[in-house]
Amino acid sequence: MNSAATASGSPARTPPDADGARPREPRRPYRGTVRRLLPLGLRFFRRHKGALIGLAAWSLLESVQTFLVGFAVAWSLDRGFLAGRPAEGLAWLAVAAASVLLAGPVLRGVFRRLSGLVEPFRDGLVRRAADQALGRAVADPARAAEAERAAVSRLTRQTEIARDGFAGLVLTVRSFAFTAVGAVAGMAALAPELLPVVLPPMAVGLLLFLLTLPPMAAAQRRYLDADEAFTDRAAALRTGLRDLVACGTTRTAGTGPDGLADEAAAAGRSLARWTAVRTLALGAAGQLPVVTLLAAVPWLLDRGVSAGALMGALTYLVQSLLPALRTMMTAVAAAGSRLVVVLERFVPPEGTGEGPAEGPDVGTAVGQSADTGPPEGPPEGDVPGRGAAPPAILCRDLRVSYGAGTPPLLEGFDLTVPAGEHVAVVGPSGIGKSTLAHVLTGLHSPDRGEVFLSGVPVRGRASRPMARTRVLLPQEGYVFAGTVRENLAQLAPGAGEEPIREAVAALGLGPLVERLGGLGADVDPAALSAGERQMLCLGRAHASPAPLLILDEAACHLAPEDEARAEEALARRPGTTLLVIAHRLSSALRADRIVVLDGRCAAVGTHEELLRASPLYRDLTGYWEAPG
Ligand SMILES: Nc1ncnc2c1ncn2[C@@H]1O[C@H](COP(=O)(O)OP(=O)(O)OP(=O)(O)O)[C@@H](O)[C@H]1O
Repeated sequence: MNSAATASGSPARTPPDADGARPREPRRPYRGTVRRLLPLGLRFFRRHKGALIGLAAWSLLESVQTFLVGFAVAWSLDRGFLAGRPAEGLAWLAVAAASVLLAGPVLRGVFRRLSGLVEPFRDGLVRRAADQALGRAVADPARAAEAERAAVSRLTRQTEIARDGFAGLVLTVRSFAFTAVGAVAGMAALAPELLPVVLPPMAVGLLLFLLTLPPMAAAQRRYLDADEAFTDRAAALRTGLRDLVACGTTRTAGTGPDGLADEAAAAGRSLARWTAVRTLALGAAGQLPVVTLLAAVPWLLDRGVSAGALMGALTYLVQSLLPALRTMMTAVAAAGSRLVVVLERFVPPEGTGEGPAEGPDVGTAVGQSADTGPPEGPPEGDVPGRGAAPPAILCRDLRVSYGAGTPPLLEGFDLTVPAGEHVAVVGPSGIGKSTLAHVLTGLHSPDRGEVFLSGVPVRGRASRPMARTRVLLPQEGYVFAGTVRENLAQLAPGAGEEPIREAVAALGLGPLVERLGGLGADVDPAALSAGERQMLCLGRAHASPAPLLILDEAACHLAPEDEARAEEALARRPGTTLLVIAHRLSSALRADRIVVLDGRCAAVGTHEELLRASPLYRDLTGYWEAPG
């Protein structure tokens, strides 16, 4: 390896597009989105069957109420006023009025049950938004601020839009469905001839309305896209305001947001146009059944349908069915299309790499953001002993720097680590040891060259499969609020107790776990010493299923004997390849081989080989031994 001097500089950012805005996400076909969301929705409803059944039970009372209103009106005429018995007519009207009183308790019951669906729905979205933001920030730290802004928008405005949209949709669709059941049952009971007169025009209106939904959703999506791009651009300008003022480019920079504001306005106008079309469809669905009913009166009278039944049908239409239909259509058009558009941001299509990280692999395991399809293996001949297991790590001709124009930290770097080997990386401070760990784990992309882990290229892999391949433990030792068990099992979700017990035993964590109150006890991260935090993180790495463990000075706060025990336990873990960035000679001496980075060339060998071949290694060992 040849390498120039150590470089520093700002990490590369994804360049903005021509107008300075964040590159747009591709438009997603509405039908594809609905197809993707539908199974998730069904799964959600299956999981919350109890709340759904409760909601249906209360809603059934709404059907009863609807049925009674029309029926009572019909009988008040047929059996009361038209039959010369006004008292009975009034009594039936009283029944209709009383049935309206049912609405109060029904609504209260419905709203109570509704929260059993809406709150878990919102919690799920918040979890997704947080997972996505953390996953993106970890995969691409250079764009962490952007991920954070998107997350804030998702956690606040978009989550609330989705929650309100979902609640409105459930409420109104349910109300229409159960009102329709009551009204259709009522009309069928009064005179079945009413149904073919009233239902077809209503179905036609509904169909017309449904046809306006896809273009409405597209307009809605365009509006949200423009709004997000505008917010993003404005935020980017705000952070760079001082520099813009210093350079005198505020006027030019300001043209970006103006263009985006125009786009947002155009999207808003398109939305308004489609809203007008939808209103027409709504009118058709809402008024046509009344028109056909009135037009069919002579035909219905010929067939013996009574005046009371006609009045009952009109009551069903005007008082129950059509208002419920109008409310539902308004909610579906407004909240429904907004909901779909917002949800597709929480559930991005496969392959965009934006999917939520599986399990909390943040802080100790990192990965790239995009999964670019089936991984291609390293070329034939690159893998020693191909046909047997591929090496745990294969670096080929790496060039690594922090941004264009900065001197590279690694240049022409090659490394092959067979599975099961224990390797130490040493070198002076600032030489690029942590950077190498980041490149190996996919946290930092090399300018040139490839890294393969177990034969699979790291570049372009999603964080989900990467988390099962390797663990990177940084020096900080992140411990999260939660139980001791949750902290140890963080990288092994669903693996059960066995790996945790093994980790506790192998690393000698028993006394620490006991002091903390057992595996089920809550941990206060701030109350732990740096060494205790590192011990828990080492246990977490041991419990993980990843075959490659990379420790970046992850035991630096431990006493030398504890560090030795931890490293040996991790190296002994079945199927493990261990790469340790060493800060003590003792740590390097435990390794099978040592990689020495010195900014000009990398030397690889055993301790004895390096003492002979690497002047820097001789210097380092002398430096390490001197302080004792
Ligand atoms: N995100 C970054 N952007 C720009 N420069 C960086 C970034 N991260 C590290 N560097 C620089 O790259 C060089 C190598 O850093 P790195 O942390 O890899 O060195 P190291 O050998 O691990 O050092 P140490 O032993 O002190 O931890 C340093 O000069 C550092 O300042």
